[in-house]
Amino acid sequence: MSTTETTDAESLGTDVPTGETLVSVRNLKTYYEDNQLIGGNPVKAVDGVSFDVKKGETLGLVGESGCGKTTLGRTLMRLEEATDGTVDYKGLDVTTLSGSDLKRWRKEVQMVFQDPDSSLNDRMTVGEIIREPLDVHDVGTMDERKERVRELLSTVGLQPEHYFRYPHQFSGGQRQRIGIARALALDPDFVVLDEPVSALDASVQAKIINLLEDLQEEFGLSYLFIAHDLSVVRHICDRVAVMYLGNIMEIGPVDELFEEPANPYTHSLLSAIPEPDPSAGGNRITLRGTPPSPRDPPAGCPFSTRCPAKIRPEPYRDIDDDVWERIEVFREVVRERTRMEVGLSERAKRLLGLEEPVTVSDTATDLFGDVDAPPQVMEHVDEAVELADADDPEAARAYLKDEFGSVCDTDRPDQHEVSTTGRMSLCHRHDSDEYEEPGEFFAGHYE
Ligand SMILES: Nc1ncnc2c1ncn2[C@@H]1O[C@H](COP(=O)(O)OP(=O)(O)OP(=O)(O)O)[C@@H](O)[C@H]1O
Repeated sequence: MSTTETTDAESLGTDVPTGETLVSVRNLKTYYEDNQLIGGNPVKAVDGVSFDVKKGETLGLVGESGCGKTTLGRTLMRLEEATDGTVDYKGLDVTTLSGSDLKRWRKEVQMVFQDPDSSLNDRMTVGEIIREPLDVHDVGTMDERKERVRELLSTVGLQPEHYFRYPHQFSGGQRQRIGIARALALDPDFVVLDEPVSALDASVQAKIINLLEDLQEEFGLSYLFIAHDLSVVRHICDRVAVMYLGNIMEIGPVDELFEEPANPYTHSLLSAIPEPDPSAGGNRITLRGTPPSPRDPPAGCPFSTRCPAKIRPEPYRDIDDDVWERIEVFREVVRERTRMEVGLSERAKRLLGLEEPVTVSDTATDLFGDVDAPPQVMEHVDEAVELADADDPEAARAYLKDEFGSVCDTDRPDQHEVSTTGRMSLCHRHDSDEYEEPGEFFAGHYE
């Protein structure tokens, strides 16, 4: 948590011109400490992200399930406590706000949730649900509040007579309209939309997206739009941030990022959707395994354990991609062997698609038995097998890291500016001319 004491909330209520920075997030971290696991590692759900949201824009936030999107959105709303970093809103660090300043700020920011079923209280009428924020903040007289609710019902495409109905009497799309009306009640500037259309049918999705776009235009709203559907993001967002394991891997203007991704993770995500990433050539990039646990993220680049474009040490730069892939799988198996909470056999089976539990030695045979790996590779694999079979998987892991590891395994990458539009990408391949850029790498390896 920042130690900056900011009690001057005068900037709240002022208007930020369109295109100027409204929210500025710096090195934000949200860790969940698990009380049952005293001494265990915290879950690093958000692990040091920085970005701005400009007045009137929609910033998309995408990434695989569990990468920290919801936690980030909730931390911006102060529904979770930040572990470190700052969130400046109109120049005011909101991570330190309290008392009446906090209450004033809460009027300006709102969140719309994914599931309109569970986010609306079924025992309250629609009118009461939408009115509640007005009641809490003591806005105007009761008559004025009711009038405001009627106005909001019409703004989101519902009828005045819906005031006295209950949420369960509405369809999913209508319930999401109720959630949106409630979020708009206090006339916010910034709205976090957490997968607002994911639970809805495709035809309804389009209508809600159109409504959100109209409302943005009418009220000059700024959105953080959390989504896993990349086509929705492309349609609605001005810029997009791609998240992986609590980090923003790439952030920039949406068309540019979709057409010419800079980061290997963005390449991989785009390659997985039906319209393949043109720069990835004809072959889809298939990501191996699942993301590592946010309790035990990699020491170097967060994406290093799965990155198809990982930098190889000099002697191995030109070896066959298939052999390299097998070395990486082998390292993953040995790495898992060193983890207490996941059994080797279970994990190895998953990685290799095998039926029976295997030892490190069996794994090596399965992986390298039928490929023509260079002798120098096999020499190191055999050495690691010996260490692992001597019951020292940690030494095997360290040995393999020394031999096959690179800067991607050891050093956390910096954000690099990768275009004139201020697009940023977190990848060691941008560090120096010594390395091929990710785009060149994929063009060469995935034609
Ligand atoms: N209250 C909590 N306590 C402990 N861990 C949590 C808590 N909430 C989330 N996590 C963990 O933090 C990580 C990030 O979760 P989060 O829900 O933010 O991801 P997400 O990208 O929004 O995923 P999804 O798309 O599935 O909603 C996950 O590993 C999750 O298990």
